[in-house]
Amino acid sequence: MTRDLFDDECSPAPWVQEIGEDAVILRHFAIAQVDALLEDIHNLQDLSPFRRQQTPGGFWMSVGMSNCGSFGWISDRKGYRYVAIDPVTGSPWPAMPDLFYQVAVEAAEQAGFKDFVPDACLINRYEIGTKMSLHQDKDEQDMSQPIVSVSLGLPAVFMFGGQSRQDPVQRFPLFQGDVVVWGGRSRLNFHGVRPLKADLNAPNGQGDVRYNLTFRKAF
Ligand SMILES: O=C(O)CCC(=O)C(=O)O
Ligand SMILES: [Fe+2]
Repeated sequence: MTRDLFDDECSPAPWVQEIGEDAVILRHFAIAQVDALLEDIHNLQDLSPFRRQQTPGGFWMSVGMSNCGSFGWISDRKGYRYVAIDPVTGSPWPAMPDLFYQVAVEAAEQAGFKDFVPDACLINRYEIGTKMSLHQDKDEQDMSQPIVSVSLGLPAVFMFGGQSRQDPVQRFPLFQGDVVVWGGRSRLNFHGVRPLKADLNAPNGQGDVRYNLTFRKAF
C-alpha cells in the first residue's frame, strides 16, 4: 500500500509506543481509515452477524463476535478453534475487505513484521460493561506471525501482561485508530480488555460501542 493512504493532513501524527519486547501500539495509525473500516464492519455484519459465544467451560462471553477472511475463530463447549464455515449461517465467512488486509499488513510491517499474511480477522463488538478477560492467543499454527489489533469506536483500557498469568499487567488506553501489534518474544503474552465505560464526552447517539479487529494467521 502507498503511504499516501495514511497521509491525511487533518489527522494527528502517528507515533509508536513500545509496550513490551516485539510489542507496540501504533498510535493514530488507522485514524484516516476509521469511517471506511466502520462502514465495512456494518456491511459484514449483514453477512455474518455478531453473536455471543460459549467458552468450553460453559460461560458466555460478553463480547459479540464475528469474523471475515478464510478462517474465523469460534468457541463452544467443544473448544476454541478456527473454522472456514460460519456455524450460524452455514456459509463461508465473508471475504476480508481489501482495506482491512492493507491496514493489517502495513501495521505489521511498521512494527517490524515484514511478511504478515493474515487469513483470519476476528471482529469484536464491545457494548458498555463488556470485557475480555486476560488470555493468550494460542490457537494459531505459526507463532512467528504477529497479532494485529485495530481499535474503533469507544476508547478502552488494554491490559498487557507477560507469558505467565501471574506476570505483572500493564494498562494502556486505546483510542480509535490505534493499532496494537505484538509478536516475536511477546506473541504469547497474556492480554485483555477492561470493562468498557461510556464516553461521557461523545456526541449523543454516537460512541456507545467499541469494535476491535484482530488479524491473525491461523494456518
Ligand atoms: O479487543 C481487543 O483490543 C483485544 C481482542 C483480543 O485480545 C482477541 O480478540 O483475542
Ligand atoms: Fe486476544
